[in-house]
Amino acid sequence: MIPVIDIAPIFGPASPARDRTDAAIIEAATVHGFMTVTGLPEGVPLGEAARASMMRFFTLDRDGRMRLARQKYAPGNANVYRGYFPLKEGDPTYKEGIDLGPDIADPTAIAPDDPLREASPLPDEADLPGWRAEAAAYHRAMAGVGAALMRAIARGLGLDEDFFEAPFRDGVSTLRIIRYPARSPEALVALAPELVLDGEEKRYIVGTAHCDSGFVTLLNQDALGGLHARARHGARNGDWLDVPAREDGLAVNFGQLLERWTGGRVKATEHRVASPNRERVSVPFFYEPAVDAVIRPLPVAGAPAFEPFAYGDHVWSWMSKFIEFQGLEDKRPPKGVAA
Ligand SMILES: O=C(O)CCC(=O)C(=O)O
Ligand SMILES: [Fe+2]
Repeated sequence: MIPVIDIAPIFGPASPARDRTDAAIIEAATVHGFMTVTGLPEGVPLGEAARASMMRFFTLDRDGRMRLARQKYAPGNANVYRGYFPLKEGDPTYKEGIDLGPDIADPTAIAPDDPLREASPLPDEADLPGWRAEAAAYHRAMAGVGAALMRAIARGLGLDEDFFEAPFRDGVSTLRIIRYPARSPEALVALAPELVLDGEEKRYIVGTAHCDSGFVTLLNQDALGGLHARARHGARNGDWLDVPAREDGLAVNFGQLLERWTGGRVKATEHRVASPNRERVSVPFFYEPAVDAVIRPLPVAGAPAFEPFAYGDHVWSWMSKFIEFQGLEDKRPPKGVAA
């Protein structure tokens, strides 16, 4: 079972309840690799209302979306990392979406010399009135939840709670807005996507198994559910576990960066998406440090040694494994770590 943790205490001062919550988060990170969190502060956008607001993006017509597409899909566009990615017919992962960086909430986050810090292309205000402000507010709210989790993880690992503060200053967190449309009956036959049974219901794999690259991912999942996490312990080790949808919370998984940073103590968990052949939407937020944050072994007893690396180099090389980013490898040479 994926643990459900009421994290309200981590938004408050030190207390026994906060200590217990920190411990529960670390247990989720090290044992289960996944958790659902509830108890978010008033004002954090959640559930259907938050999804509906972000999904207004898909009311743009195809031209409107393609104007925001990454250069890979629209060669005249300057953006290579942020922006829209269209559906890819014939691919097992059947989704379209847009990636938005921290500049939507803070325009000073842009840096012209690094594609990881390029400007996020945004729809014209007249085409989607109020949407930019809603997306900025969503990015800010999730960054706040990510920061609270980051401090809880630091405490739970036996570090100073401010330990990750500096690397996350100028973080490049990504808000992704995803839509998995239903496939046509012909496409279902032609592609024969992997089928799983959820009770009586047939579901197709529309998002293939992967781990996320960042620190933690905060996900507003469609009420249809369908997120599966690979169990890593117990009688069901290796099986796919359902991550039930919660309108009052967020699904949280731990990413490859946190796995590397903790020398493998925290494990990035594999997950996939199974959907009935109906439209499914999802809004993940990838909480990420600064591009030039240097990741070194943690100052805790028994932390395994590894070669320090810069987050930007990590994410760029990891990213090229994902279908929506392939072909970009040479757009950003590794920058390395100053001696
Ligand atoms: O659609 C979902 O619920 C999961 C999406 C996901 O895993 C991702 O974008 O990394
Ligand atoms: Fe993911």
